[in-house]
Amino acid sequence: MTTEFPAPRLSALTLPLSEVPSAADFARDPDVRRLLASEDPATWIMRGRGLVGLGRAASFRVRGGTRFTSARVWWDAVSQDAAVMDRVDRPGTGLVGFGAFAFAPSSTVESGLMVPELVIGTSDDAAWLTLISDGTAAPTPGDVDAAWQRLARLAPTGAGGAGTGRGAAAGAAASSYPTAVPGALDEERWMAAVADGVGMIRAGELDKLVLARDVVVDTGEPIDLGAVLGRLSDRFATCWTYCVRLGAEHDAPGGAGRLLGATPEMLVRVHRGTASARVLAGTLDRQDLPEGANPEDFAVTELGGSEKQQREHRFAVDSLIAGLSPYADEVSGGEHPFILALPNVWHLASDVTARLRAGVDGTLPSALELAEAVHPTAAVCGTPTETAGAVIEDLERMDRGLYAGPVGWLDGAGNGEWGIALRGAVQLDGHTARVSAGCGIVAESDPRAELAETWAKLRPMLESLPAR
Ligand SMILES: C=C(O[C@H]1C=CC=C(C(=O)O)[C@@H]1O)C(=O)O
Repeated sequence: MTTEFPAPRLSALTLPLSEVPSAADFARDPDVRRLLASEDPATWIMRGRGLVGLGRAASFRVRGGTRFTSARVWWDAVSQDAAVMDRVDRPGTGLVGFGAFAFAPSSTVESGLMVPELVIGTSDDAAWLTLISDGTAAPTPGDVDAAWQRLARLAPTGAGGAGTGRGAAAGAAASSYPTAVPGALDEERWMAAVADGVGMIRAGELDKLVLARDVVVDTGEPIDLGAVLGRLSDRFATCWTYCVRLGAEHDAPGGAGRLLGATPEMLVRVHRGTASARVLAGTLDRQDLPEGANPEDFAVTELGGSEKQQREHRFAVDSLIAGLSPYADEVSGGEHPFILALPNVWHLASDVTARLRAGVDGTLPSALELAEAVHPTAAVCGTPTETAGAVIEDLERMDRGLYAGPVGWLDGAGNGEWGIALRGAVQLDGHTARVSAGCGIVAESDPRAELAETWAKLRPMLESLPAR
């Protein structure tokens, strides 16, 4: 089912930031985290670089098994019809959309794309503004300036808060976190589901399964989105802080709500014909570090040295490579996982790169096409994929919605970055959020240890929400 169709006619103008007079203050410190106090931002941020979208020029929402294809058809039509003047010309300039896709084809939750009115982009060596308007009248530099003045709310530099000037509350994790009420399954029933999954794996029905659970948090006060995103992006510097709202402000259930979080896992990125991914599977909770032990040594021994964790990781890498290979001349990486240290956990990680091959029509696959091709990897589903998907539906007893689906951005040239929506939440209303986390299950998995691991993965989001 599709809403908000057909594709609108859009016009876009991208200018270097230096050419927008009213953005001069931002240009002195072009850290996109300073924009998080703006109303309803769409974000894709790592270390203060990335994309922030403000306002809304167009959106597309869809449900079901054809959600990716429908979104691609819509996006192709929008980008082909758009009148684009791009003075910067790099991934993330010109026409840009943000999007999120439900984990499962059976989900009743909407997937889709949204096109902001103003996109602010920064990379290590460039900064730009793109104004996107509905209609054929080409935006002028004066329109970009006016849109910045209307939409951007800039936190001052040097007012505290991890150097990004959003005030002390933004930088620090909340000292305590709000009460989390079990969602679909309480802890005992979820552990029983894990035990069932282990039984099926031991019986040879499948090799690996990722089982997730959800908790619902009522913060008791309005969620300050800018502060939450600020905490996430400051604390999880090596993760991508994402935020996207596809539908109306608070339209759950059935609507998508607002999806936000900080994911360490890159499903697939395409920049100018090269695809890359960061595959994660295998986890160690930092709270398990014995007193006096060296953290790096502990991670290397417990994670790197564990046959169980390595195998769990290998399934995820293999599934990514299998999904990517038909689109690539060459795929490299993934032979020697490394340890990724995050503030809450260590992960086994593999970076994979692919040189993309043109299809029969002579064009390279787009980031969204590849996201569809590789989703769901065994980092969030299992092996074999279809069996695991069916077992997940059976055992989890919940609709994952946007959790563990692709989230990210795309441009009109086929570039884009799609992370996996992990370590995040769906904001259900002004003060309530649904937070989900899951674990890879193999034959040796212990339900109680897996439950503890879900808490380690829930913590980043819970600690970033205001406590009652
Ligand atoms: C499914 C999640 O994590 C995945 C990513 C990294 C490590 C994982 C693990 O060790 O089980 C999971 O595969 C989650 O955070 O909800």
